[in-house]
Parts: sequence; C-alpha cells; structure tokens
Amino acid sequence: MKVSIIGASGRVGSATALLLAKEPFMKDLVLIGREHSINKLEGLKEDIYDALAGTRSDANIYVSSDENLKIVDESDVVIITSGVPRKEGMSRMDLAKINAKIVGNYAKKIAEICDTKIFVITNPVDVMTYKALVDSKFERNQVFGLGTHLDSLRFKVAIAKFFGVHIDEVRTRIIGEHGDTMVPLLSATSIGGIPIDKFEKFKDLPIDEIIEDVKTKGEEIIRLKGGSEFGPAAAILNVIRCIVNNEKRLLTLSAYVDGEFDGIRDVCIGVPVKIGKDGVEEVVSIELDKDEFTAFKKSAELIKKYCEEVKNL
Ligand SMILES: NC(=O)c1ccc[n+]([C@@H]2O[C@H](COP(=O)([O-])OP(=O)(O)OC[C@H]3O[C@@H](n4cnc5c(N)ncnc54)[C@H](O)[C@@H]3O)[C@@H](O)[C@H]2O)c1
Repeated sequence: MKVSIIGASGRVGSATALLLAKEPFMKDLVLIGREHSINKLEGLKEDIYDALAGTRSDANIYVSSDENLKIVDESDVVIITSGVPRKEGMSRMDLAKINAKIVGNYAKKIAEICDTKIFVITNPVDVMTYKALVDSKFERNQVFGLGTHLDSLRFKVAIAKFFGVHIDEVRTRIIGEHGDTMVPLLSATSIGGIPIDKFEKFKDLPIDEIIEDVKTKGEEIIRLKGGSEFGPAAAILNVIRCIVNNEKRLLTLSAYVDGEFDGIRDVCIGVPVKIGKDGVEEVVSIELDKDEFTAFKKSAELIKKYCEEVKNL
C-alpha cells in the first residue's frame, strides 16, 4: 500500500507516519511538507527507520517538498494534516477560511495528479472535508475526514470506565460536528450487545459531564502538552486498516451526506459510514431518536453555513 501524508512535519502527521510505517501492509510511505520542513522530515524518516528494526515492516519511506506533489501519484490514500492552529482572538470561521485555502489547494493539485482517496484531518475537519471534495471534484466515496471517530473512541473509553467493563464490550458513536455541536447517540450504545439503558447503573451515568469532557479533551491536551498526536494517529490508523483490508467496518467519519438523514444534504458531517477498499462505500442511514435528530440537524446547519462561506475561496 502507498500512503502519502501532507503536513507530515506536524504532530499528528509525524505520529501517524510512525504508526503506519510499522504496519506490515505499508510498502511506500511518503512524507510531504513545505520546503523549510524538509530537514525535519529527513530526520523523521531516519528516526522511523530506526523504529522499524525489529518489526515486521519493510516500508520504504520517501520525503518530498509540497512543490513536487507528483510524488503522490499512485497513492491509495493521501492524508492531509496541514493547517494553522487557532490562535487567540481568531474565530472558528477565520480558521476555517485560512485552512480551507491550504486544504483546497492541495486537494485540487492531488486530483490533477492521480485518482486516489483523500483523508482530511485538518480542522475544522467537517468543513475541510467538504472543501477537499469540492476542489478535487472527486466522487463522494473518495473524500472523507476523521470527523467524530476520535470523539466516539473517547466516549467509548468513558463509558467502559464508568461501567467497569472491557473497552471492547462497548459499542457507541458520536455523530455531527467534530466540535461543540457533536451528538452522542445513546440510542446506538450497547455494552456486550445489551442496550445501555437496560443497565441498572445507566440512571447514574453522568452523560452531560462525559460529553463535556469529550468536547474539551482536545483543548485539554493542547493545554497540557501542546497538542494531541497519538490519539488522532491511532484513529487514522484504524481507518487506513479498514481500507487496506477492505474491512467494511462502520466507523463515524466526516462524509458527504445527500438526504440519508431526512432531508439533510450538501454538507460533510460525522455519520456512520461503511469503510472498505473504495473509501466511504456507504453512508449508513439510521433512525435517530427525536432529540438526537434535532441536535444533529442543528449541527449540520452550522457546518453548512461554514461550508458555503469557504466553498468558493
Ligand atoms: N479531526 C481530528 O480529530 C483532529 C485531531 C487532532 C488534530 N486535528 C487537526 O489536525 C491538524 C494538524 O494538527 P497538528 O497538531 O499536527 O498541527 P501542527 O501545527 O503540529 O502541524 C501542522 C502542519 O501543517 C503545516 N502547515 C502550517 N501552515 C501551513 C501552510 N500555510 N501551508 C501548508 N502547510 C502548513 C505545518 O508545517 C505542519 O506540518 C490541525 O488542523 C488540527 O486541528 C484534527
């Protein structure tokens, strides 16, 4: 498998590079950054090669400037993690506009070089996924974002801890925006296959507190150590594994919706999707509780407003 990472000199890009390089399926891994990051990327490459000794991986790692994007040719997936972080005084919309230009520009160039899949990580991820889809003009299955996959994993851990069960026993998901308006789906949450509300302890579940923790986890990690990297990188690896093994797992990623959820159209948002070798092979339409749907609709409307603002930048 060939995977290219644009923005590989950053935290998430470099942690993802290490995790991917260690996988036996990885044949060619391309680390791409701006010209001034080349030395850092060369260092990252050597460091990762050291880490591979003793693993079953025999990946080839290449480094390239984003001025020579032709190197992404024949990639199975191109991951985009490039973007500026939000600075003090900067609104979400300001950030969306700056990063949309970066992501849109890369998406357009990638599409001129090859027919591939684009996996967007840059925040605000739902808006950036939409921008990459519009500017690449790829089919909707080919462009997707990390969405609420990491939020869903965080939610799963919190539930497992509260009920004192192994993490694998919990099935759950958060849909909607990767941000303040995310929607936890208690109606789609089970432990050991048993709906969560059938448990005696359910009535004591501090759901508002847990959701607040999930929403603020990213900021908390930024405050404590400058930014998250291992969590997002592991979540990215999950998705790449599904693609390479054609697993058809149902993950919650940012994908283009076109009416699968009662009239919500023309927006990229965190929804259950079936992931396989072709990327998003299906946006899985499910029945939501009334309150969940109302919250999801509100989330979609908010993202859509942002998408419209950045569409023609
Ligand atoms: N969706 C998620 O769940 C999730 C989780 C974590 C991080 N993120 C997002 O992923 C992105 C990367 O995070 P990070 O911690 O690696 O950030 P980082 O600042 O460490 O890295 C950002 C990368 O973007 C590059 N970059 C910055 N400005 C650029 C420009 N003008 N043109 C091209 N490249 C540019 C940098 O050189 C660097 O390689 C951020 O947008 C972050 O918010 C998303």
